[in-house]
Amino acid sequence: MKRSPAEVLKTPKVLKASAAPNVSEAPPLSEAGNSSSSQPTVCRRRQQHLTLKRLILLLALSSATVTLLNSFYASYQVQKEQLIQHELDSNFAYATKLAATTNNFLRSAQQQLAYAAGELQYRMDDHNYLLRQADRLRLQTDSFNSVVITGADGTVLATSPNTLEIIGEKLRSEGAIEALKKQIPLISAPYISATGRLLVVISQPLFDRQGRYIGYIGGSLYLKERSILNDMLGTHYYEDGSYLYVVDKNQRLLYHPNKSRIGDVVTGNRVIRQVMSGNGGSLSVINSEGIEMLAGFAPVTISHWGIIAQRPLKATLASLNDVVAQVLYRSLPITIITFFTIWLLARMIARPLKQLADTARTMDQPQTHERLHRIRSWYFESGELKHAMEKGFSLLQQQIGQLRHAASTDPLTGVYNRRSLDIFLSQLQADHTEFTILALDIDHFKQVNDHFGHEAGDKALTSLTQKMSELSRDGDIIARTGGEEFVLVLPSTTQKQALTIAERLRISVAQMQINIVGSIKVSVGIASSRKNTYTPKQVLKQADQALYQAKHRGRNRCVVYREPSYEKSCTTEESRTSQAEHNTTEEA
Ligand SMILES: Nc1nc2c(ncn2[C@@H]2O[C@H](COP(=O)(O)OP(=O)(O)OP(=O)(O)O)[C@@H](O)[C@H]2O)c(=O)[nH]1
Repeated sequence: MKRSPAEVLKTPKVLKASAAPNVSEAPPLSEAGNSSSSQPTVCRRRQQHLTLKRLILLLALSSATVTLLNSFYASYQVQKEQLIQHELDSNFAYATKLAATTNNFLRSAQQQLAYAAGELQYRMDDHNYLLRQADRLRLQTDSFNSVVITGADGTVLATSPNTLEIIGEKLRSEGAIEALKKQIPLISAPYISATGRLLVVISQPLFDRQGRYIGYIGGSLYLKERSILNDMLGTHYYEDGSYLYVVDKNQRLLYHPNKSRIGDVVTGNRVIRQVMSGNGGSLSVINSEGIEMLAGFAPVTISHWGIIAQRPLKATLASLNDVVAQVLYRSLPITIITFFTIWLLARMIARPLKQLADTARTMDQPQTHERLHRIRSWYFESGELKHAMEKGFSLLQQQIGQLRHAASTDPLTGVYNRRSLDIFLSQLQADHTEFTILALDIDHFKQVNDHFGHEAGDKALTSLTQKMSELSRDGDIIARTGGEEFVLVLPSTTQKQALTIAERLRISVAQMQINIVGSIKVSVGIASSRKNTYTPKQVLKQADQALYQAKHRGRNRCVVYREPSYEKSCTTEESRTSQAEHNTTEEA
């Protein structure tokens, strides 16, 4: 498809040219800026990774993640503290309840012994009665593992069960000595009995009618065997590591799920210290095995014992891990939706800016305006940026247009310069368009300058190009190739047609009246590409040779270039032309 000079050179017809030949061979603005050094290229590659979308995503996702983790952590901490507090309160309540039960049991046991002591004072010499009373006390309520009735010197008078076989023996155990010595109602410290058992004894002194001390009646509780005390406490043992233990006022273990520890004295335990000072409460402590425990404790006031119920912290918090897993699981859909929304918003925010940035790289291209116009800048900043870029683009295009025009045209006459001519001819050659060139030169122009001055000479030059423009068609191109030398390119024009046009031009120029200068005359050399047999460069040279011939043969004439082998026909052509020139001269 043939293209007009305006299309080829991106400019309208010759004299009205406002834009330059295509200068697309110049590098784009952005590339031109990068070619000088490799440092900006490295920087740019790094920047390509740091896109706005990624930065927004990074910022938003990290904020969301931190917020999420923070709320998880805060909620975990709150729930953990609540669970711990709840466990401490539960253990305290539990220890308090058990302490009250133990207290009641011990009081009731003392009352039973006191009642029996009242009965016994009248019949201490009745051995069978003593045995019956001992059996009744042991069997009636199941309060004691064994019952012993002694005389004032500690000699055993009766026992239940009768199998103890210590009747008649004098008791030497700690509990017996203390009871005999103090002669008051007592709950003993744990000690090893005459039968080799670890036990505590609840005793009641016996007095006769005159108030003389006659011995004591004691009910024992075995600590390492089944007893009402063990039954009461042992049923509350949990398998998750929770347990309770009882200490007496000497910090000796009276009850512990690990029976081997019963009788041990525990020192350095904060909970025991607290409960021994008569306080109830709760504490977080490390037990003898190094396990962190949540302990509740309460004193048994009647015996100065302490009951401690505790549960491992780990067991308490075990449920919390399930809760956290549940929370995570349930919040997953919202988290995914949130992250997706963040991604979508980041994309929407970054998109116009990315498009504007991409467009900024091609600001030197005319289609950029259309691309810029299509960008949806939906929020204020991007809108402002787009607006500024549109303004900048218009300015840039205007300046590019001016630069192109300046680079492609002759400043005096406004016609194309030699460079534009070469581009245009190359394009014709590439399009396989046949063309003819008229090479024009003003005759004796030096004399014009000499006689009328340089300014008048300039006027003659512009008048000539105007005339050339008037007589040329759309698609022809006029270029100034030297001081007073011009070229008129006629695409798709035969040599014969070109000769007619050249003649018309020569005569018109000669008829022109130029201010100050008067008339001028031109010589014209004509050469054709002849179906692209010759390159533009060769055709230009041939036109120049024909022009030289025109000058040589007297000027003010048109000469068609002929190959040396066609000398004859060339002469014929020239003769005709010379005749025309002669006629014209005469008319002028
Ligand atoms: N006014 C003006 N004169 C120019 C310009 N460019 C070149 N000239 C003059 O054009 C003249 C060309 O002179 P020559 O090359 O001797 O040719 P000529 O006098 O036209 O003689 P022929 O071409 O042989 O007929 C010189 O005097 C240049 O100074 C220009 O832009 N303006």
